Amino acid sequence: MPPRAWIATALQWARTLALTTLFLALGRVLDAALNATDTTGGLILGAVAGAVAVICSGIAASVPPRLRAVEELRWRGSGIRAALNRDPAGTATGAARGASRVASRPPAPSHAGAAHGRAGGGRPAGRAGGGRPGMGEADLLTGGVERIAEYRAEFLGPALAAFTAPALVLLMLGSFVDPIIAVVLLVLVLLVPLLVRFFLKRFRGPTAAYRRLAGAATAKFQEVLRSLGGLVLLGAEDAGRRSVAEAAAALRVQAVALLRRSQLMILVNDALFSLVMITSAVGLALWRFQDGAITAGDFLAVVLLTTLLYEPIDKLGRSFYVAMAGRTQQGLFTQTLSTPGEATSRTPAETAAESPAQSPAQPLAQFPARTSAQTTELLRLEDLGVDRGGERVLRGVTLSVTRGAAIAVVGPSGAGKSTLAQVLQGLIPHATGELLLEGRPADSTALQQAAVTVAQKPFIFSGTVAENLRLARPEATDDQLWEVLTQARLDAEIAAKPRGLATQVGEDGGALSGGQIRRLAIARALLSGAKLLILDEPTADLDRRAERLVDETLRGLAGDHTLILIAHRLATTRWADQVLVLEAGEPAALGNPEELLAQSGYYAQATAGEGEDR
Ligand SMILES: Nc1ncnc2c1ncn2[C@@H]1O[C@H](COP(=O)(O)OP(=O)(O)OP(=O)(O)O)[C@@H](O)[C@H]1O
Repeated sequence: MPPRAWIATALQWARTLALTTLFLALGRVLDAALNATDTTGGLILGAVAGAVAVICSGIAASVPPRLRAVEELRWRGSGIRAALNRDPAGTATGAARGASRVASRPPAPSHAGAAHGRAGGGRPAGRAGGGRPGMGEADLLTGGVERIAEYRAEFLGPALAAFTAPALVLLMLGSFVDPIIAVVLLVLVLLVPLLVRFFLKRFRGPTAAYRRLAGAATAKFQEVLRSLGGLVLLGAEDAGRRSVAEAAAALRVQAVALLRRSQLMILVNDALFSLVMITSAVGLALWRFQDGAITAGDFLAVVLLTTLLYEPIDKLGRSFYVAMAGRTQQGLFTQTLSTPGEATSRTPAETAAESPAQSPAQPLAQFPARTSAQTTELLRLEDLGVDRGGERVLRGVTLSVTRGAAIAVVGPSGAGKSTLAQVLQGLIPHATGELLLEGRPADSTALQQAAVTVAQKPFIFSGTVAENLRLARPEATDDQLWEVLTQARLDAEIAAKPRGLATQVGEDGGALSGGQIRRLAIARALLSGAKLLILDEPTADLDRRAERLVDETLRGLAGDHTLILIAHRLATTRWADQVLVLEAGEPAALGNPEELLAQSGYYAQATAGEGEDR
């Protein structure tokens, strides 16, 4: 549960306590009036309790909308980062080798998978390639994230209150009015968790089916829109229209089924908890009153307090649909993208959103000045081996990466450089050996959160420079954008454009040069706050001038940032702290560039070869 949801729960408890006091006070006032004694004490207590209840209600109502915004930012930011970081082809078995790098080819439309919303392996189908979120993921990142945020912000807190606040009421009822009535009502209240479990089970299947069909319908619609030109040329518009209509019809049927179940839930809730609870309470109170066990004021208090028992349950019943939709989306999101950590691993988005006053002037906290702490080890690879397509393509890799180090990975084609990069991003598993992140065995989620890749052909969408940067951190201020542009040595070129950060760049960076796109992608990676930057041949296909600029940028980052540089051109690795030479899937050498140049291995030979090429 998000930490702020606890605040809503605590406020709900305070409100329940205040209302309980108010109702008990009203009972005392009635008794005092009937006995013609002084009512002032009861009235004052009631007034104070009523005021506290109103204040608590007001504050409690303001928490969920704000928490919802925070959760939306957190989940969407994490999902976008996961989508941008992931190599779609690398996870597919037997995929073409050239397609195995992150975004190593331009995004290509996918038609086949999109129609089904989700494909094997639990990933949404229809991925547009190159790390760009696919259509199923687009649905998850928009509507899906809204459902998750709604569930986490508006359901979890009230749900906890609904299960616990009645205990407060019953405790006070038992202590101040009549323990027998309290015990009987307790039995009725205890039926609630059983019923909720029953309904959760019954709803899970239909809700998941509904979300799947909704994703498929969205994907189908987008697919038809995208291929409209082709469909018109082929005279096949009707086929496109029919396929969208079929997806929409299937969705409608599922939506009606879901609504039917939802109505049933509301009916049962109303019948059981409103009607049964109130009539039981009145009957019990009447019986105890006739026996002389309680007074008329107690009778009034019992009836009023019973409304408090079913009020949270009533609210819970009405937002049951929110819970089912949110839980389903959260499950899909976790399977296909990532899960933002809770308070222990807060994303920059969350941190900034939760303390907006600090965020504008805040330096990018994840890139503090170099301190002694940064000399500690960020990554350790021990005798690492990786299998692909049933073969061991990487073996015996041992490497220690300290914070702030720049490690170049070089080697002939097919040596395993990209494979190693993908393992470090958590995209493919290692088969043998150990991979430790900050001293702990690293799973794919931890690696995906820690590392960000700057691909050879980074994904740039049609929008402004600022929008492209904010993909990594939606709430970043303009100052923070300029800060990373400065670090990426792109600030002067963007500032020179008449519209600055609002400069429009075309799809795949049409309005920017190749070198500017790389530096924009580097700036975006810096903005993401990842601990490890993996650069996949950052200077490939650039002319010498652009290569020099990107090279200078990376050189400037070294020391303050931990870099893994996959490089073909060895001239761009001369400033690296360490160079790992891979040959035929095995480490052939490891050392600083000067040491390796002094030896007669691959590094010295290939560097000499580059000199001759010039
Ligand atoms: N998706 C895949 N499925 C099966 N084998 C793969 C896959 N991707 C790469 N390989 C194999 O793994 C080995 C290492 O490939 P990798 O792409 O890591 O090399 P590389 O050093 O990055 O090569 P290059 O410099 O040409 O990009 C090669 O034998 C390659 O055929």
